[in-house]
Amino acid sequence: MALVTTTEMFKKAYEGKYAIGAFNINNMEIIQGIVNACKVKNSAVILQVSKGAMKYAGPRYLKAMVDAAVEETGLDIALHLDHGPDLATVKEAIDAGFTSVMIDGSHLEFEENVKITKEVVEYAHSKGVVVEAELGILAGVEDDVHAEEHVYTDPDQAVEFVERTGVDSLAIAIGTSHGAFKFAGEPDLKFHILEEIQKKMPGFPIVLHGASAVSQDHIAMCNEFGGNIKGAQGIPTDMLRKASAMAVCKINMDTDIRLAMTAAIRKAFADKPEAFDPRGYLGAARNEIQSLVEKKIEEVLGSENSMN
Ligand SMILES: O=C(CO)COP(=O)(O)O
Ligand SMILES: O=C[C@H](O)COP(=O)(O)O
Ligand SMILES: [Zn+2]
Ligand SMILES: [Zn+2]
Repeated sequence: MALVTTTEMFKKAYEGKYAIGAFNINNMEIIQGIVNACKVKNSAVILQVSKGAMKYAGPRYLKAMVDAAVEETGLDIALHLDHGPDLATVKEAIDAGFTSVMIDGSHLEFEENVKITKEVVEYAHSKGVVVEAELGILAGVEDDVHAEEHVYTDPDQAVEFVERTGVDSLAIAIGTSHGAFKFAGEPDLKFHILEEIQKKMPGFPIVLHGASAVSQDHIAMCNEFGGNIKGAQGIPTDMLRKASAMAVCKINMDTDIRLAMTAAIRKAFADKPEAFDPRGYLGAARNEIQSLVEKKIEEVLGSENSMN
């Protein structure tokens, strides 16, 4: 049993009109909550690690736990670097045993983005690792970069970018954004851009970042037990399901995991103020993450039984 790349996963997902969930991991309970859900649903999954997560937990600790998850579950799991900022970080992830990396040159000029992506593709492919890149800019905060406005992906540029870089999948901007505050008014995604890209590059896997749905139940639960989160809004579930039936093969979710975990821990503290065993509240968080991911597989991804 070993980690896999996303090549086969994406091929099956494209043909089967579903998407694979890519969930950010930072510790053991998050990993276990996610893979327990995938085991129940018999679903392949991508576990992804940001530069911040590498710094927090250490890539080797995370890799070792993900290896254990593969052994325990027998599932197809890819370990992916999320928003790799440069070749050095990509190399660090590949050296640690990641099977997939993202190079995020979306904030660079087009030619610079092509250049850095090509370099990463060359290095990663020589190690048997697949590469995701990004074209277009998501509004909002992303690590230390902040963008006021969406810069939607241009479909013709997307074709040129993929041809020139040899990248394996592409993240595009159609109106999603990172974090819990995605829309001030009505949610709006530019599906015509996705459609056009799909028409121009049939069979090529597209990635959707910033795709958390931001459960109002979890927001309410956080706020009921001492939190203060106002005006949070995510991507409606039906829009995500629509995208996953199109060329979108990978849907990134982190905020939803954070909210589930925080809601469960806040409730556990409030329910038992006398308790101080971390297994109590971290166990509650793990269970909440598991239910969340099971629901995602059913309602958003459609990846149930993708292991068959
Ligand atoms: O895109 C993401 C990670 O790369 C996560 O997006 P969310 O903030 O919507 O969960
Ligand atoms: O896109 C970013 C992910 O949500 C990861 O966030 P992070 O960089 O705070 O770990
Ligand atoms: Zn980006
Ligand atoms: Zn992202």
